[in-house]
Amino acid sequence: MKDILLGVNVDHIATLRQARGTRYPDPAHAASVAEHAGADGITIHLREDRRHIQDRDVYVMAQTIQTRMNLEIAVTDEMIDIALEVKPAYVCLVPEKREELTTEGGLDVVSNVERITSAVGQLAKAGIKVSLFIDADNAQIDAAKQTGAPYVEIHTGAYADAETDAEQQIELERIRQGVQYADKQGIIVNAGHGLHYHNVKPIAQMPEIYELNIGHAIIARASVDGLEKAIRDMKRLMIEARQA
Ligand SMILES: CC(=O)[C@@H](O)[C@H](O)COP(=O)(O)O
Ligand SMILES: NCC(=O)COP(=O)(O)O
Repeated sequence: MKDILLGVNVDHIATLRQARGTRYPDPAHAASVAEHAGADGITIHLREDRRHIQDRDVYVMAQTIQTRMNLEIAVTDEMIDIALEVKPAYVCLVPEKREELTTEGGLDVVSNVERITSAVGQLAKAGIKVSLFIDADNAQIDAAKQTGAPYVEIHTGAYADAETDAEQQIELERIRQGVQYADKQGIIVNAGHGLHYHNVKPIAQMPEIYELNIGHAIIARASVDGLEKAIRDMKRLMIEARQA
């Protein structure tokens, strides 16, 4: 069975730095440690409000990342211009609301097909592989296919936030269905948001999933166990799940 890859999101290393306006900790350094610990890629979310990752981080990591950068951005001219300048290996187009604590839902591709198709085309022309961060919804998956984006990232937030086992099972089956449907459309399927050490296995077990992007839980565990161990532990859980 295919291995499943881990993209480590280092946004919340930057959250700690922004809390005091210091120069430490540096997400670029954390990205290097993460790669040495086995991360298959580095994800960073340059938010419009710059609450964590700063423009400087993007330009520095474009020079220092040894694996590949997955740059998450909103579908705005400002962010697309930055992506076209930096030319990361991957761009993941995500929804953003200024008042949100964290990403709440998936991108509404159905209602914005033209705009997103144009963005996908601009980025693809620059050699960037584009992913769309969407809910496990067949209409959104069909619309993603229509835009020409080669990847989707299925939003696992509702699964992660489920308050009961029954609700979590419903969300897990919703994700499973969406992952299988997207795979059948010939789309490469990633997943992420809210995954942690106690909920990752059922998602990692899905054979159609190419990569998981995980950040908050890894950085939180790293604050106690260290980043290298936090990443090795997460990768081990993902591999165990895939081999089960
Ligand atoms: C799109 C996504 O799921 C991640 O980028 C997540 O948004 C992490 O960043 P925040 O914690 O700032 O939402
Ligand atoms: N796209 C998901 C991501 O990059 C990390 O999300 P989280 O693990 O910080 O919730």
